[in-house]
Amino acid sequence: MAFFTHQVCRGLSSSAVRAAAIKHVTIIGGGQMGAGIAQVAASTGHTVTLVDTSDDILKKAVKGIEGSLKRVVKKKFADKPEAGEEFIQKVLQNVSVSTDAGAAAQSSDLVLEAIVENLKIKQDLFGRLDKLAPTHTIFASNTSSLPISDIASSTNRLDRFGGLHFFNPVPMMKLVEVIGTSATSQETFDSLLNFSKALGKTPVSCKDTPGFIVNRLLVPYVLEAIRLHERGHGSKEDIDIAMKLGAGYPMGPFELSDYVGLDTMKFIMDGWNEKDPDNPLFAPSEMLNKLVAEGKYGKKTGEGFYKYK
Ligand SMILES: CCCCCCCCCCCCCC(=O)CC(=O)SCCNC(=O)CCNC(=O)[C@H](O)C(C)(C)COP(=O)(O)OP(=O)(O)OC[C@H]1O[C@@H](n2cnc3c(N)ncnc32)[C@H](O)[C@@H]1OP(=O)(O)O
Ligand SMILES: NC(=O)C1=CN([C@@H]2O[C@H](COP(=O)(O)OP(=O)(O)OC[C@H]3O[C@@H](n4cnc5c(N)ncnc54)[C@H](O)[C@@H]3O)[C@@H](O)[C@H]2O)C=CC1
Repeated sequence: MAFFTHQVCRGLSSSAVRAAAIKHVTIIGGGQMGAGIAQVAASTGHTVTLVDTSDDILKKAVKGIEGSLKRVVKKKFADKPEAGEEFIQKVLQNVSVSTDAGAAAQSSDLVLEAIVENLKIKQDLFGRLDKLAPTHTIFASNTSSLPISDIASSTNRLDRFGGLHFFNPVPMMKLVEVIGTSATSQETFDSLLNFSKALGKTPVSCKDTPGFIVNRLLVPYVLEAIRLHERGHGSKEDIDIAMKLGAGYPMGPFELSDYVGLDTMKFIMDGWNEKDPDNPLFAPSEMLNKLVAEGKYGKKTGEGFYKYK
């Protein structure tokens, strides 16, 4: 069980104020997480370049940011709709889009990826950008489940590489897990902590251990729910109601799975199964595999465990 060795979290540093400030951010991946992070960074005065593989995806991402900003503004500027509209325009001006990650990285203090949960693809991306980004640029990953040190290994900037793990939906969730590997410098770690605070989030400090803090606890919980349902011991509806009304969670495990995305869930589960093949919790789930094979990824495709159309 070396994969799940217990380690202690790194403490918040008193030297945090000396770390270099992050002003311009390149975010790679304009899906639910990347778009959410771009929104929050732009809303807090950072300039952001959002990168994805096509103009259509980027158009959809910006539309999503605008929609989410409208929800934020409705509350924040309830009595001043004109000021709200002004705020939205100002935030959108802070966001530019590009399909050229290399060009975007050249003027960035931070390159943060939120692309597909696949180690090889993340390594390829950072390996390429390492040759193009300025020396001072910090690289970070929003991975849910992959070791940060494995992703960083494709670069020559191990001291300027860390994890910044946001939560979905990013505009609403207050937490950011800041992950330092054994090679991450204190200065880099402090910059990432300060950046999280500048976004208005509450950072917690984590070691590079499987699932960091939240997913180390959340993944077994969600998987147990799926196993319980697969054994025929509860309908997904009853399990969701039970966890909402009995444990006070805002969403039940099946609703949460659909919200996160079943494709991402499958990447996580397959990756952990590969690393810990004797653990029955991570054995393939027929139900999950079937839904993903049918393109039913959850809320983002209109169907997963539940239908959303
Ligand atoms: C199947 C096999 C599985 C294998 C692996 C297992 C994996 C296990 C899981 C881990 C996967 C990896 C994920 C990860 O790395 C980390 C995560 O992010 S985990 C997910 C964490 N998130 C949650 O737990 C979300 C829980 N839900 C909520 O907090 C609420 O339900 C939510 C805020 C989403 C919505 O609130 P709700 O009251 O239900 O609905 P409303 O629509 O009324 O919204 C309330 C309020 O919030 C505003 N709002 C909501 N979303 C947004 C948005 N995107 N932008 C702006 N504003 C938003 C909305 O406008 C409402 O405002 P009011 O003023 O109150 O009207
Ligand atoms: N969905 C969730 O609740 C959470 C996900 N994460 C992590 O964030 C990352 C992204 O997840 P989501 O936003 O949910 O995925 P998503 O599927 O919504 O978005 C991923 C985006 O990345 C783009 N992309 C893929 N490869 C790319 C490349 N090489 N270059 C540029 N863009 C590329 C895709 O076109 C897509 O728009 C994953 O690592 C995931 O584990 C972290 C926290 C929560």
